[in-house]
Amino acid sequence: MAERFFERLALVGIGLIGSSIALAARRSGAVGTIAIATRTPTTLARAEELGLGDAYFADPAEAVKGADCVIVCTPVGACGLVAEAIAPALERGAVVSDVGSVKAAVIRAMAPHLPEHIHFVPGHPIAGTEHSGPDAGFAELFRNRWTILTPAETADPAAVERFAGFWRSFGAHVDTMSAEHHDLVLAITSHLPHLIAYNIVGTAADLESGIRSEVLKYSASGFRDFTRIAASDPTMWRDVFLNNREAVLEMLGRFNEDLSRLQRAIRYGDGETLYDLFSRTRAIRRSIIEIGQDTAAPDFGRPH
Ligand SMILES: NC(=O)C1=CN([C@@H]2O[C@H](COP(=O)(O)OP(=O)(O)OC[C@H]3O[C@@H](n4cnc5c(N)ncnc54)[C@H](O)[C@@H]3O)[C@@H](O)[C@H]2O)C=CC1
Ligand SMILES: O=C(O)C(=O)Cc1ccc(O)cc1
Repeated sequence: MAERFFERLALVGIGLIGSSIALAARRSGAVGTIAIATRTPTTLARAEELGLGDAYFADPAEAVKGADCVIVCTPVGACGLVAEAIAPALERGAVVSDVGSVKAAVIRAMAPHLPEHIHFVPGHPIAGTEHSGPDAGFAELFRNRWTILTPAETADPAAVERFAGFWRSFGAHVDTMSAEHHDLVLAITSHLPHLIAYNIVGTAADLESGIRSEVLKYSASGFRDFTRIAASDPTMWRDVFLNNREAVLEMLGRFNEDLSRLQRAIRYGDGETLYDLFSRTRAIRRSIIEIGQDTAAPDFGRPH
């Protein structure tokens, strides 16, 4: 018999991540009932059509009433406003979390609004696709992927463990770390790759029209992979860069230095520098595959 971790789960925001949590929680039996709130009426209606929850609300404060677990699944920039709106309606002892790709700024925005009588356990599933909205979700999204939790040191260990168990019931692996450490690591593994993808596709799009059509016609898999990432939701990614500013700028500085070194190697015909780097990076790719963390094909064969 599957373990039930919470009686009532409230999801505020029902896009890719919110709908995937709803489907995964339903399937694993991790929760009794699911309440859903989201800002856009057509999205809420679509969530209902898809049968993602048991109750639907335009007002997030109504949705969290009676919920012992609340997860904010909106873009990072909206988390503070949502926390403010739901705070007076939160149940004593509820676990309150989020799924934002940035942690320190989300905690700064949410924590001041949250009452003392709840357990705040911020989270981030390192799993996603370039698709968004309630139709994009699927129950398998979190299987064999990491979910990182970033509770304060003073958080109740039992509440953190209960919430970790909820994520594990989706097949996720769970790690706990500080929000600052999370933001630094994710800046290089996720945020910078997205920035590079947006930039290279933008550079190609700005070429003179003759060359531009050739780029699309002959786009090899390398460029196509960048276009997949660069198709990711503009609101979500704008918020990521505005809210993880310091860490992204730190990694971007290092990246620019390394790129300049490659530029110089090409200019001066320094094949050894190029070969050494490419050999090192090939070994990194192979070690990632060996430990089963290859996320290079994250659309899981879904018909998008
Ligand atoms: N897309 C991805 O691959 C991943 C995204 N995340 C994080 O998950 C969060 C949600 O991302 P997605 O599900 O991809 O986005 P999405 O665009 O698919 O869904 C966002 C949802 O939030 C709702 N929303 C926006 N502002 C709102 C507000 N003020 N009040 C209530 N609802 C509001 C929208 O109507 C929509 O239902 C973001 O913080 C993102 O950083 C985390 C892991 C992966
Ligand atoms: O689609 C991809 O390649 C991703 O990188 C998905 C993703 C996007 C944002 C996150 O915070 C975590 C995972």
